[in-house]
Amino acid sequence: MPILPLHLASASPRRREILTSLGLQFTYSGEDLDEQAQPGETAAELVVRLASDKAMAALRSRPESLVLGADTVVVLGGEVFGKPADQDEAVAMLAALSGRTHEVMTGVVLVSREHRLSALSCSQVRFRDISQAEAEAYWRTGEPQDKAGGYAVQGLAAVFIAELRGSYSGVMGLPVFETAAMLRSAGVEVLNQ
Ligand SMILES: Cc1cn([C@H]2C[C@H](O)[C@@H](COP(=O)(O)OP(=O)(O)OP(=O)(O)O)O2)c(=O)[nH]c1=O
Repeated sequence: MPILPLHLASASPRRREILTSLGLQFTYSGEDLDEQAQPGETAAELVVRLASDKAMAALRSRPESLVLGADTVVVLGGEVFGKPADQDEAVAMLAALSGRTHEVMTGVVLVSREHRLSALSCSQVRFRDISQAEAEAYWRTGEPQDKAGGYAVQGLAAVFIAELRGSYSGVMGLPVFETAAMLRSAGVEVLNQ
């Protein structure tokens, strides 16, 4: 069976960067969805459902493709942090994360007419104490604006991260191990093209 063209159902530059770094060629599109949790839905269920919704939405307009969707949230003691709406929310998120360990969950779903594969990446991230002045200065760098939890592991937030257990690429928005394994199941080899 011929290998289908790969499409990334995401507007996230980080996801594009990671997929490009694997040496893959793909098209991409942002899918505009309601990202609210449903009543009773856990964070793990939410990220996999949203990853699937994004992938299915993109598959509808290109049915002859292999489509990858992903979604990332930060979870602290049962509370789910998406992208901060403004400076106040971003500073409040960092105040909550300060000196504590939180989880970052990324759901990834790969679909085609023939395939439906999904994975969940969970990582634990421990932040050092962060002062209000640092949180405000961090906001001014422009980094927190479009990131779940209001921070970027791949950016200046690294100065806050005392420990990371799990998947660095998963925290960044696209877990390479899980993604490559799913692609392989669908006939796309990362290191053997
Ligand atoms: C925690 C964290 C998140 N992020 C980013 C990855 C995602 O782009 C974003 C989480 O928001 P998402 O809603 O998962 O994705 P998105 O809206 O950016 O893109 P799309 O819905 O089109 O796929 O946060 C980082 O870049 N670094 C980090 O350390």
